[in-house]
Amino acid sequence: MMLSASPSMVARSSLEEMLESLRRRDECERPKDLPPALPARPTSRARLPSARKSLPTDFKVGEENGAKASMESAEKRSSLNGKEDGKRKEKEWGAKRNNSFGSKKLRKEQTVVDLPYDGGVMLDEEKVNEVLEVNEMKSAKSGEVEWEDNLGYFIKKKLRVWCRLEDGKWESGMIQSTSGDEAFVLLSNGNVVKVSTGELLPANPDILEGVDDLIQLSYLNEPSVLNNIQYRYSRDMIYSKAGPVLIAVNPFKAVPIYGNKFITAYRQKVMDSPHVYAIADTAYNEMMGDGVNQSIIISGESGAGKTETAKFAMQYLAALGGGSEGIEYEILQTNHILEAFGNAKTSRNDNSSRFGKLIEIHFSAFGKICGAKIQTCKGV
Ligand SMILES: Nc1ncnc2c1ncn2[C@@H]1O[C@H](COP(=O)(O)OP(=O)(O)OP(=O)(O)O)[C@@H](O)[C@H]1O
Repeated sequence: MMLSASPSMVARSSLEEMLESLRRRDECERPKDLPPALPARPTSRARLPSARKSLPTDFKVGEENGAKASMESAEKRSSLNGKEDGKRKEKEWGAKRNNSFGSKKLRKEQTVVDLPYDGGVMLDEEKVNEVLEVNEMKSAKSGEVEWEDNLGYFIKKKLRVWCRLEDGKWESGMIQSTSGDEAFVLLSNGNVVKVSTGELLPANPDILEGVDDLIQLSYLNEPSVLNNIQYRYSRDMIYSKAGPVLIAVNPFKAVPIYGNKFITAYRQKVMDSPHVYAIADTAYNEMMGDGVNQSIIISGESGAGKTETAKFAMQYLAALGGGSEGIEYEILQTNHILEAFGNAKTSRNDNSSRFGKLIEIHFSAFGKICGAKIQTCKGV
């Protein structure tokens, strides 16, 4: 399911602008003497997974300094996990990266709750070099050389690749050898398979596994994107970003990432991991800052979680724009009425909305909710 918040009138999407600026920067920074290039891919550089974190479960509302409290909690957790070195290495990695790319700074370092994943990948120099090397190769002659021409480099460096098997599934492995158009690949389960080189795609370095934002991946191919989303989902991180778009995967279970504590955390920018609250927060801030109407578009197949996600977005906006009159409470209650009349059980969803809806929430100049308008339309 995809969500994106955007001003009503945009000539060019921010994703396009971001890609364009990255493309221009790559042009300027292109090094001269480099190993063979990889195939044409989106030109974004690999970035440090700046927010390798899980949602805090012990976040305290009303802390004088929420960020400080959460950072302390993060440090404590980190040390309990026996990963004391992780933060230091990550800082070193950040410093190394800043050196490599001049003025580039890690995003919002001071406000990020910097928790490593349980069992997450710690950073070491070898992995850092691997990422840098991949990116240098990419920017060397992006688009001029075919991926098949670089298989030798992947064999030599023992880099991981994705391999599409006969049943259509992607498996990761390492190329052992090639012969003509065929390659022998050692899969992670220990099996060696013979596949056509056309069924191989480059895999991202381990260090990039589970990044918050898909644009941080060095290779944006199908298996890499799916693997990243699955990696996060299996750790109850149901939200990921793809630039300005939020990807939500229905957990079909209660995940403890909603409610007042988390609303406060996103409001205070103590947390910035991908979340529908962050989308609603951006929309609210843009509206207040620029005085421009904002839209949050939620799309996905039946049962993907659109209705639930819309409710969470409304919950966040109600918390932000709630006033003394309690109108936000009335707006939230409309969901029950709409569902009572318009929902039905289907083979895909026990509580399927059999209609589409456009919910307008009106705010006063002071950012307080002053009204709402809900339009429904018949589903197909
Ligand atoms: N974030 C979530 N956390 C927990 N459960 C969820 C979440 N999102 C969705 N679900 C579960 O999935 C079910 C289906 O979600 P929902 O009704 O929002 O889907 P939908 O995309 O609106 O489907 P339809 O198009 O058929 O109306 C919900 O009833 C709920 O049980």
